Amino acid sequence: MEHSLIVRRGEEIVFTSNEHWLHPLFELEDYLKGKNIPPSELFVRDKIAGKAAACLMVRLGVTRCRVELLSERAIPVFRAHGVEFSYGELVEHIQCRTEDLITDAMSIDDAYLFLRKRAGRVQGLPVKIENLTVDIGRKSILEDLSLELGRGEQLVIHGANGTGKTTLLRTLLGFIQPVQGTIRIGDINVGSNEWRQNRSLVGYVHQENVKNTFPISAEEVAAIGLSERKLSSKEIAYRVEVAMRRTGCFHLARQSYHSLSGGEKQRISLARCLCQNARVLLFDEPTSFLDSSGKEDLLELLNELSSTEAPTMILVSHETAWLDQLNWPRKELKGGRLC
Ligand SMILES: Nc1ncnc2c1ncn2[C@@H]1O[C@H](COP(=O)(O)OP(=O)(O)OP(=O)(O)O)[C@@H](O)[C@H]1O
Repeated sequence: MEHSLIVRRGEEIVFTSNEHWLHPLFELEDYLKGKNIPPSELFVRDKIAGKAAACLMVRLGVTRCRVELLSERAIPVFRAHGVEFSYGELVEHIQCRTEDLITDAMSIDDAYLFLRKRAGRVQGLPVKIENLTVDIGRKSILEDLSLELGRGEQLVIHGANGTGKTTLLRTLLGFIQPVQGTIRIGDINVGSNEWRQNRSLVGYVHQENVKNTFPISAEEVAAIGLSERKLSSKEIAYRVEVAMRRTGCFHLARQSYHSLSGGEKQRISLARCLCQNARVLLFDEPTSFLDSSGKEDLLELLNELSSTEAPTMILVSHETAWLDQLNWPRKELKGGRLC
């Protein structure tokens, strides 16, 4: 078999790939997008497949396949989802760490999202903070703080008032210069020249307390992150509308931004981050002005974002009951460090 993946529809070869690991299956997913081909009409020949590849094939809707080197761990996945399969050689385990990381507790959708993150096929960028120390005036706020988040991971940071949560977010945005330590977003060092040219990679949904009377409409605020890009006015209008509809504030588009309530401004702030396609999203008390239905909408949107574009997200909040529903991993900021 000369290709790593060959896909037939009847007698016709419709797709081939020479990539390795799970990439051929992700390429197949891209190929099928926008094409009107029912995956059940496809016959997939894969060189090597383990549990991870089996989960991906199921997610793609593949119903028939042949695998030259098949891991025994793939078989229960195929059987549970009615995939007809044959193989050349069966082995107990293939040399792929990913296979060990797909647990039985994961649904196919969970496994799919996990594999997309591992393959770098999500919007989120990794965030790496090393030995960060930040002083404000003479006061030490963050001390030797380190944190690592993978692509598309989420984290809630909580802690008592004044422990430095906002300071940490503002340092991540490059607004505060640390005394010591580094922050990397993807391959870029925060504070570098390259960073200055790519600021829109990070979106900030902040506590809305700006008292400003500069005349500006809600839709103009939502479009702020697009100003440095060479986009047509049609493209800008489209992106703004999609983002404002997603955050439930499109009906406010033409209103003066400063006439809006705190909760409405928070929705617009989030729309601004979605418009700019931020790959890391920072939320500072995003529910502080939202009523109960606003909080529910935000929860739904964050869950949707986690399972679709999957930006990397860090959220600061005190809202315990709401955070319980959000169910993201948590760390406490205490004594200048995360624990
Ligand atoms: N511009 C500033 N000038 C002086 N002190 C500041 C400034 N900004 C923040 N601080 C101080 O730094 C400390 C950390 O503030 P920060 O706003 O980061 O805390 P926080 O954990 O976000 O608090 P909260 O939960 O109340 O929002 C506080 O003691 C605060 O008073």
